[in-house]
Amino acid sequence: MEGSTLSFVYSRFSLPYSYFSPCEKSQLQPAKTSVSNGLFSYRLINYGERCNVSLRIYSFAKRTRDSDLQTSRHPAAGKTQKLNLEVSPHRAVSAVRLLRIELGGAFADLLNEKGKGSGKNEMAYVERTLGFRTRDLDDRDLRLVTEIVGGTVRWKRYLDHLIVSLCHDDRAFRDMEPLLLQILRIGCYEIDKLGIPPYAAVDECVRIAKVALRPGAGNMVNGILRKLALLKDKDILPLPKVEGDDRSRARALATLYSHPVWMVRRWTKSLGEAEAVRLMMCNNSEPSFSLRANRTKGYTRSDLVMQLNMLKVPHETSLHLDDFVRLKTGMQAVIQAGLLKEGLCSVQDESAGLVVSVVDPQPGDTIIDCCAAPGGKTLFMASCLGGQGMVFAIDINKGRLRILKETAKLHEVDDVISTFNSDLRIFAVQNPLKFDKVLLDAPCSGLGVLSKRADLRWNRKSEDMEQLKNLQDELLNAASMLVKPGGVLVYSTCSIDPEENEERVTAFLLRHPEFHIDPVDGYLVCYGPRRISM
Ligand SMILES: C[S@@+](CC[C@H](N)C(=O)[O-])C[C@H]1O[C@@H](n2cnc3c(N)ncnc32)[C@H](O)[C@@H]1O
Repeated sequence: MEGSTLSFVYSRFSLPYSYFSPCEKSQLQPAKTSVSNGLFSYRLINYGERCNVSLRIYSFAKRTRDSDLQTSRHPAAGKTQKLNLEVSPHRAVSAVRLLRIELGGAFADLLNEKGKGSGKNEMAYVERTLGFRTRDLDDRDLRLVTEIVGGTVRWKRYLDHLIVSLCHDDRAFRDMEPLLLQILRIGCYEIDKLGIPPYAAVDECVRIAKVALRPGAGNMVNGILRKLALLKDKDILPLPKVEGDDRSRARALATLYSHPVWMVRRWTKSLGEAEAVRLMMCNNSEPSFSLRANRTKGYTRSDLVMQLNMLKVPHETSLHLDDFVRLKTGMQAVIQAGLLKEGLCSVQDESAGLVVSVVDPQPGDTIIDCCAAPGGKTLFMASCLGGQGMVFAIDINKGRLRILKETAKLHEVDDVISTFNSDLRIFAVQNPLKFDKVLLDAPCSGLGVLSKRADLRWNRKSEDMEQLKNLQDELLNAASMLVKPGGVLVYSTCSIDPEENEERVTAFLLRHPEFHIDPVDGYLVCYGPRRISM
C-alpha cells in the first residue's frame, strides 16, 4: 500500500476539556472527554518503503519549566527586621513572590508554589525584601498565596489597565516602585476578581505599603483602591469597548481578558472572536491537578484514595487512567503528608498520562523518550514495564536530567531507565540503536497550559513560534531515525497551536512518506490493566 492519509479524529479536542460548554461536554464520548487537557489526536498510516512504520500523533497539555531562579533585593532590604503582626502574612508573601516573578527571579508555576514555596528560605527572603517579618504561613495562608499570586499574574494586563486609569497621570504609573505596583495589583485583584470586601483589602494593602515603603505609598494605595471600589460598586469600571477594526478589537479583548495582543490576534484569526474569548476565559480559570499512584512501590490508587480521605482532601478518581486521581485543592496536605517525598505518588496531569497510554509501554519494550526531562512520562512508562524492558531518557538539559535520575531512584524504577545528556539531533546521528517505541514530547510554546503556568503568557513572544517550529521539525526528523521498522513514533506537545501540531505533522509526512498516522482511540479506550501489566 502507498500514500498517506491524514485523518483528524477530533480536531476540536485541540482545546482543553474545560473549554467546552456544559452542553457540548454532555455530548462528548467518554473516550474523547478523557482528553481532559488534550489537544489533538489523529493518526496517519503509511505502508511506505520502510513498511509498517506508524506514527501516532498526539498532543497534550502539561506543565514543565526550566528554572533559573535568581534573587533580587528591594531597597527595603536594609531595614531593621522585626516581627509585624498587623500585616497579613499571605499578602506580604504574595507581594514578594509577585515582585520576584516580575523581576525574573521566580515562576508562577502553580506546582512550584504549592510544592516548594513558603519554606524558611522564602520567609527569610520576604523579611529581607519588606524589612519586617510576619508570622509563619498556615495552610489557609498558603492557599490564599497560591490563589492571589496565580490570579494576579494572569490578570496583570487587566489590573494594570485599571491602575493606570485610576492614577492621576500616566507618569505616576510608569515611575511606580515595583513593590508598590504589586501591592496595588493584589488590592485590585482582591476587590475586583475575588470579591473581598473593599474595607479589608484596602486597609491591608495600605498597611503593607506604609510599613514596607513609606506613608506616601500607603496614601496612594488608599486613593486608588477606594476609587476602584466605588466605580465597581456603581458598575462603571473604566474598561475598553470591543469596537473598531481588528487591531482595536484585539487590543480591547487583550485588556479585558488579560492576554498579550499577539495571542488574541492569533486566536481570533484561527478560532474566531467568540471562541478566542472562551479560550481566554479558560486560561484565566483555576487549574486542577492530578496525582498518579506509584504502583512500582506497591502503592495503588485505592491506597491513595484512602489516604486522601484521611487527609480530608476532596478528590475524584480519573475515569480514564487507572492510577490517577484528580484534585482541585488540598495539595498542601498531600505534600505535608510526605506522599510526594516518599515517592508513593507524583503530581502528573492526566493529559501527560494519556500520552503514555498512546505510547502503550509493554513489558519487554525498548522505548526512547527523546526529550525526557524532568521525567514525568519516562517514570510512568518505566513503571508500566513491570521490570522488563528499558526506557532510554535523552535530554539536552543536564540539571533537569539529574532531577529525572533522582526521582527514578525514589520511585524505584531506576533499574529500567538509562539517561543520556545529549542534543537529540546529535544522538540520533551517532547512535545505531533502534527502538520499539519513540516518544518525542517536544519543546513547545506551552500555549495549551496557560492556566497552569500563569506567567507563561507574558514571557512568550510571537517570534518564538518560528524558532520552535524549526526545532520541532529537526527533532521530529531526529526522532524518526530511532524508530525500528514497524515501530511507533509518538509526537506530543503542550501547545494548542496548529503550527506546532497539525502543521508539523503534515510537514513531517511530506518529508517522510514512509510514516502513516495511526489512530489513537483504541489506546485511550482500552487503556487499563488489560493492556498494561504491572
Ligand atoms: C516538554 S519538555 C519535556 C517534558 C518531559 N517529557 C516530561 O514529561 O517531564 C521538553 C524537553 O526538551 C528538552 N530539549 C530541548 N531541546 C532539546 C534537544 N535538542 N535535544 C534533547 N532535548 C531537548 C528540554 O530540555 C526539555 O526538558
